[in-house]
Amino acid sequence: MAEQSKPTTPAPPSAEESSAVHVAVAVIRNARGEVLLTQRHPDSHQGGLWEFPGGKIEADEDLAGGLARELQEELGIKVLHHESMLRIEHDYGDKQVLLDVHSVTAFAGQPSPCEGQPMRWVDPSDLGNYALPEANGPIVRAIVEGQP
Ligand SMILES: Nc1nc2c([nH]c(=O)n2[C@@H]2O[C@H](COP(=O)(O)OP(=O)(O)OP(=O)(O)O)[C@@H](O)[C@H]2O)c(=O)[nH]1
Ligand SMILES: [Mg+2]
Repeated sequence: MAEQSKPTTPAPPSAEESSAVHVAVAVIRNARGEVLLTQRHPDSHQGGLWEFPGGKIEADEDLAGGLARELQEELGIKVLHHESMLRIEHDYGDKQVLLDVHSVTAFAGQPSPCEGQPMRWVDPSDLGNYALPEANGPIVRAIVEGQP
C-alpha cells in the first residue's frame, strides 16, 4: 500500500531553546534514607508548597555550578558528588520549567535552613503527606521506587 504523504510540522523547540526556566533540583538523603524537603516562601511561585532544594541556573553557570551555588546558599553545604536522576519539563501556565533533578550522593557540612525556610527530613513513605508542586510527581515516584 502506498504511504500517504503527511504534512510536515516543525519539531517543537527543546526546553533549552524555549522560554523554560532551567532549574537545578537536589534529592538529598541522610543515613536513615530520609530525603530533605524545604518549604517555598508563601510569596514565591508555587508558594507554600514543599520542594526539593535548588533553584534557577544562572546564564553564566552550568548545571553543576548552579546546583553547588543553590545548595550552598539555601543549606550551607558543599556538593561533593551528584548523579543525574531525571529531567522534567512542566508548563504551569504562568511559567514553564525544566527541572534537572540530581541525586546529591556526597556533600560536606550539615544541611541547615540558611534562608529561614522550614526544612524537614522525610521518610519516602511519608512524602505523600506533603503538598509538592505538580511537576514533582515523577521525582516522588523515583524516590519511592528506590532510584539512586
Ligand atoms: N527548587 C525547586 N523548584 C521547583 C521544584 N518543583 C518546581 O516546580 N519548582 C519550580 O522551579 C522554579 C525554581 O525556582 P526558585 O524560585 O526555587 O529559584 P531560586 O531558588 O533561584 O529562587 P530566587 O529566584 O527566588 O532566588 C520555581 O518556579 C518552582 O516553582 C522543586 O522541587 N524544587
Ligand atoms: Mg530555590
